[in-house]
Amino acid sequence: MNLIYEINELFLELPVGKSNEKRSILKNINLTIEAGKIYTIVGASGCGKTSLLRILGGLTNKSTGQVFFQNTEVTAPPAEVAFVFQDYANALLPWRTVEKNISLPIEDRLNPEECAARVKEAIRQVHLTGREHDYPWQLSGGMQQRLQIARALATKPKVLLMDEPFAALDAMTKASMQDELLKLRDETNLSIVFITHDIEEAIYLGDQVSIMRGPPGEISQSIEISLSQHRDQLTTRGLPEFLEYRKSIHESIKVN
Ligand SMILES: Nc1ncnc2c1ncn2[C@@H]1O[C@H](COP(=O)(O)OP(=O)(O)OP(=O)(O)O)[C@@H](O)[C@H]1O
Repeated sequence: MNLIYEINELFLELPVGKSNEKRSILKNINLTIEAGKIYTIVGASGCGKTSLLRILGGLTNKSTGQVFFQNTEVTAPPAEVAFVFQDYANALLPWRTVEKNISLPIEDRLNPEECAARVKEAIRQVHLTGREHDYPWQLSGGMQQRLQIARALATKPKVLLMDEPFAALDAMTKASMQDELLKLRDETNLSIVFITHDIEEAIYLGDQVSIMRGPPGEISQSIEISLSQHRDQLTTRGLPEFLEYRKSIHESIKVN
């Protein structure tokens, strides 16, 4: 087993307003993340999903507990971890072209040839070839989200932390983005932590679905998804096992 993250007894408290009073945000989170697997997290609004993702990405400091990324305690954003946010329009720079948005995180640390090769590869991976010189506002919503993913991929991450990345997309674009993400994982062996409100999306993409309840946020249940690695929008979603997962996750969330 190639362990990427290990999270033990994680707690988070954050200040209420400007006072010294603290609010409990996350409570006793335990989670392990292996290479090449997709971990989806579902839970009600405000239960702490984004807060957990921010701790994994080193953007928020935990209060107590342990968060290890490749055996090193996370105290700052690890270089091999990249975020993809729901709000692609705000995440992209409108004055930079597709290729210049993708080169942004790597242009200062790679020589121009290496940088150009990485950009080209990332554009190929997300099927934006031919749109290199467009600006983000000249792309469709799905293309803009693929651009954000390409920018993350150009850094050659081991982990993608994705916060409701497809929530703003129409149903057909969302389905094709889900399939592209599965292909990308197969191609790159990335680990992906994926937050969603969509239970079917969580099952379709996930090797493991974690259900959060709160506040304070805690993982009430983690379910291994033993569907075949090869997933298909029509057949997988119609399988009796898929419908059984959907029913039991719905029921768990209701009980929460
Ligand atoms: N910087 C902060 N300071 C204080 N409290 C915060 C801060 N960031 C988030 N919180 C609180 O943490 C709790 C969990 O928020 P979080 O955004 O993690 O939930 P979420 O499950 O991702 O919600 P949603 O599904 O609506 O995006 C909320 O009560 C929120 O007000």
